[in-house]
Amino acid sequence: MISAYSGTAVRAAEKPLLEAGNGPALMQRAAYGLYAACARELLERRGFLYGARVTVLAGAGNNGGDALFAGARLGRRGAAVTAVLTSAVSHPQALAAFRSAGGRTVELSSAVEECTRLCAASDLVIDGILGTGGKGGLRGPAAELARAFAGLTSGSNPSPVMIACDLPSGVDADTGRADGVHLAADLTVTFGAAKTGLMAGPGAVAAGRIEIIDIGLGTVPGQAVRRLETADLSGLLPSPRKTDQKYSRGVLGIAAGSAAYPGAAVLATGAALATGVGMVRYLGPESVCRLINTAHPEAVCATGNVPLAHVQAWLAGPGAGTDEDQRRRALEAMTSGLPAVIDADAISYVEPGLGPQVVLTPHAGELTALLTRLGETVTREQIEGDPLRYARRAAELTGATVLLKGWATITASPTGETYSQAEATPWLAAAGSGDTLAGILGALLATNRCNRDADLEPPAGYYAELAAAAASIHGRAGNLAAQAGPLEPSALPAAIRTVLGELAAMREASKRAGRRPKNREWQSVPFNALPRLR
Ligand SMILES: NC(=O)C1=CN([C@@H]2O[C@H](COP(=O)(O)OP(=O)(O)OC[C@H]3O[C@@H](n4cnc5c(N)ncnc54)[C@H](O)[C@@H]3O)[C@@H](O)[C@H]2O)[C@@H](O)CC1
Ligand SMILES: Nc1ncnc2c1ncn2[C@@H]1O[C@H](COP(=O)(O)OP(=O)(O)O)[C@@H](O)[C@H]1O
Ligand SMILES: [K+]
Repeated sequence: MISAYSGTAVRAAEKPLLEAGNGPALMQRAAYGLYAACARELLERRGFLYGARVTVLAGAGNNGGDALFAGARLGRRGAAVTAVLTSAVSHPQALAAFRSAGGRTVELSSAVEECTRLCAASDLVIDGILGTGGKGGLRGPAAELARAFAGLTSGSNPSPVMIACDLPSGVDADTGRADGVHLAADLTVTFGAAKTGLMAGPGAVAAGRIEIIDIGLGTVPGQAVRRLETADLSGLLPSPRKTDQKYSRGVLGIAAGSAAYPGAAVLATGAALATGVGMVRYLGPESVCRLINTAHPEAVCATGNVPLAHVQAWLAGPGAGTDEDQRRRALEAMTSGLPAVIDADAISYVEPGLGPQVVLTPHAGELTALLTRLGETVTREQIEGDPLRYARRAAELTGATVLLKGWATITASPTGETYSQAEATPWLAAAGSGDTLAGILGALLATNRCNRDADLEPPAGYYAELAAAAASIHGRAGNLAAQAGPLEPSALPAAIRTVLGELAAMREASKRAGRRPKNREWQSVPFNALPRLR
């Protein structure tokens, strides 16, 4: 599990160490971690470090200091390092170290064009303009450089490897907003703890891969945004027990599809079956029942009512259109007290007063309509710019758990627990892909319901975690399916099976070896390799 904290919280955790005089040592650790990542990327991608052309974009603050110290280390290993100083002042010790390692410096204000060309012709660019102290987007010559650089490196031009120091400059460390000009990275090397701004919205898009360097901050205060890793998924994917029968494994009720949009119900059913339920009970029009049974003979289809169906969880909404019976079923599912995925058209029937067991799964457009109807006027662009804020707001207003889809999918519980999953591929942006996500989540709700004592209240954030697991499986399946060419959502159920099969094999292997699966995918530099504190 990765826990990300706001820049403000990380700075608060640093404070006692800085007061104890450990500031320079912390910076050495950060710089060493950054250097190690840069050296590895150069060796992996270019095959050489000696003679590699490295440009360090260095701002006025400590972020620039980290980047210059890392650049100095690369210079001592034979890289040709140049620092573009984006401000009239630079971290003095870091600048001195950089120069004494043979680094050349250029002042950006007098040579924006030259510096842009220098960046574009580099093997590696380190973005150390702004870190957690950055306010708003890049300004002045730094903004000009960022814009021109994006133009030069777009299309088929070969691009340097971009590594962000702590976070991409111009991104807000607390929220992931990027209201002005910002840089984007292939890899962000972040210090102390991941920053919330790397997990959501434009910040998540700009961050690229993320690596965390443990610089020894200890506990960071405040609520984390969490991200599930591979090993976390195992516990959320129940396997059948020896004593199980189909009803005890979990029955998912699906009230989706309509005469106008039957396909959504087929996709959701296929995804739920691939995720592994004891049974799918489908409720909907006869024409859709026939279609579902052609594709999935095992689904039990009827035209009946929600209160009479014996299930452990509901999924309502995909492809429901204006079908009045499906609308009634969705409303009954929402208020049944059972876990329920409320997706697509059914989101437009949501009223406040739901519980966390109801998981709303809007995309930004559907969330715009929901929030506006609930009195919080907002645009789609605002939601896309700050998805953490609006997913949390929707959870607060409705009392439900909210899964907001996107490049990084955010899930938020009404009590504030928040997750962000970014395994997805943009190939998943295709009609029908959301229906499969709803099917996966429905299946996880039904099977996990059977695995828990139904009389016991689950812990706060439980449904947000399950929703995050569904987003993760969906993203992994999307990536797998996209390897075979442009993704068709109907290919997702087979990919879901493969992903779950691989996860189960991993779980079995670690069980046999008597250890928990390794769960720190984001950390590459071992802590004991870092420079010591005083
Ligand atoms: N404090 C510490 O102990 C550690 C800090 N570290 C690094 O320090 C960074 C934070 O350092 P700072 O607090 O110096 O902050 P930054 O390095 O983010 O920069 C702040 C400076 O930039 C200026 N500035 C802010 N917004 C601007 C904008 N939009 N355009 C132009 N200039 C702007 C500010 O006036 C200030 O001079 C972290 O991101 C991390 O990289 C690491 O060295 C680890 C240890
Ligand atoms: N640019 C993107 N990158 C990664 N995943 C995306 C992107 N755009 C959409 N997705 C994912 O694709 C799915 C689309 O869902 P949705 O818009 O509800 O589709 P539909 O309703 O047509 O089935 C979501 O899981 C979303 O997170
Ligand atoms: K930066």
